Amino acid sequence: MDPRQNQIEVISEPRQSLGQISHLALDIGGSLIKVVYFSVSRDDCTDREGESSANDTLGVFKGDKHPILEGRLHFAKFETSNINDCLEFISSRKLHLGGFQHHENLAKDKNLIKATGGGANKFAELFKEKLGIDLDKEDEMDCLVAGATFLLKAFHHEAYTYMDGKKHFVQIDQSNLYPYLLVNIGSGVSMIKVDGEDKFERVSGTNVGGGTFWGLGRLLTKCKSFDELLELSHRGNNRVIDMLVGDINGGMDYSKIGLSSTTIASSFGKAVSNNKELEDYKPEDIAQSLLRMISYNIGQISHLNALQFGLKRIFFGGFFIQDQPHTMDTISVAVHFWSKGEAKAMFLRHEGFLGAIGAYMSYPKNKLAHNQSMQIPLAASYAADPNYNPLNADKESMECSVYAA
Ligand SMILES: Nc1ncnc2c1ncn2[C@@H]1O[C@H](COP(=O)(O)OP(=O)(O)O)[C@@H](O)[C@H]1O
Ligand SMILES: CC(C)(COP(=O)(O)O)[C@@H](O)C(=O)NCCC(=O)O
Repeated sequence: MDPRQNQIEVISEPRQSLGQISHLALDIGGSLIKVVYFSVSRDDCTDREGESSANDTLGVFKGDKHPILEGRLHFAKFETSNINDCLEFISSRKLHLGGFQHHENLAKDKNLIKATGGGANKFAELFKEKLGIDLDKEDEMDCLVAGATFLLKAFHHEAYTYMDGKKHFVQIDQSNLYPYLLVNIGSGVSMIKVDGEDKFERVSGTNVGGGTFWGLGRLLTKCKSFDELLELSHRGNNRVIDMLVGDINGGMDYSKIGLSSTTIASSFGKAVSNNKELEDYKPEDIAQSLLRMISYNIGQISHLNALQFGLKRIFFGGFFIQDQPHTMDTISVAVHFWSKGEAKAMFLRHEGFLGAIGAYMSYPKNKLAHNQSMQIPLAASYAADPNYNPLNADKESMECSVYAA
């Protein structure tokens, strides 16, 4: 059976046959399992005899710009409720064995895979039983911050603002990255004040997050999948259900307190006033109203936290965002409105993979890859293809070179 048949979405279908795999890492969340792995397309360490050996990693190449390895970082996700699809994906591609058919060292090596998210505890036994691997648990907040910091430092086109339907990529000055607020919108929401590489604090959170949108949305619209709910929300008109300032104010703005007539005064507010039942509303209108309600609320709480800690930049991650125009638009409007234009909402291209990338980055420096023939110095820096154009590129995988630190 094709292992991909049952997979809800593999956004990392390799464009070329997989080379040697190094370091698989997982983020097993309340809703989704995120998988990250690196496949090598060129391994200069082994090409350059005399210059490197299996135990020689950092500082091997004299030139500043010469990559040690070239390859691709791959990304895939699965619904946590379909964890068997994820196990099958890993097993069929031998990702836990470095992509090889036979793994001579399996017997003598403890096969440790870095994993984060609550599921790294919950499903540890299952991974052991089905794949013979031990999950080496990393703290979720550590991984989120490490993942975001890595992406913001390694890739020039990772962060963008979203306004009036347009993405504007933001060049992040590495020497001026901190402080920032990281808001991860997964099933629930975590807000983390990041002051430096290893200096951060989870300052707030809210239980009204992505799981709330999906859970309430499923009950209210009867839709069968998250993508269907999102698709519905695109076609909807929230004004049918939301009570706008203009509805209350005879069509006029409430200028004295800065509210336009089109501002939502009360999410779902019209549903109490016109004797309609649930079935009288279109599912698409409900979906859009719900999406705007939750996105706005998160944007507002994020702003309040940024304000409290004097932070001007807020980066949003987590799979709730999933590149969705209404979601990003609503969050951006909330942050812009409440901060009077002082703070900026920014989104990350690999928004849902922060934790998994952080787990990937947590393999110890110079640790041997599973096939024992290759090392990646994780203190090294990764860099994207210089020709990489974020507007053309997909999020399935990305060219990645590894340089000596
Ligand atoms: N295919 C999907 N199935 C379920 N939820 C999805 C899906 N795609 C996006 N989501 C949204 O992403 C959220 C989960 O985001 P994620 O960052 O993966 O968090 P977690 O780590 O809690 O699983 C869900 O609550 C939902 O809003
Ligand atoms: C418990 C969690 C860190 C788990 O992360 P998740 O799987 O939602 O990505 C997150 O759901 C959360 O921060 N919830 C909000 C809890 C609160 O602060 O009220």
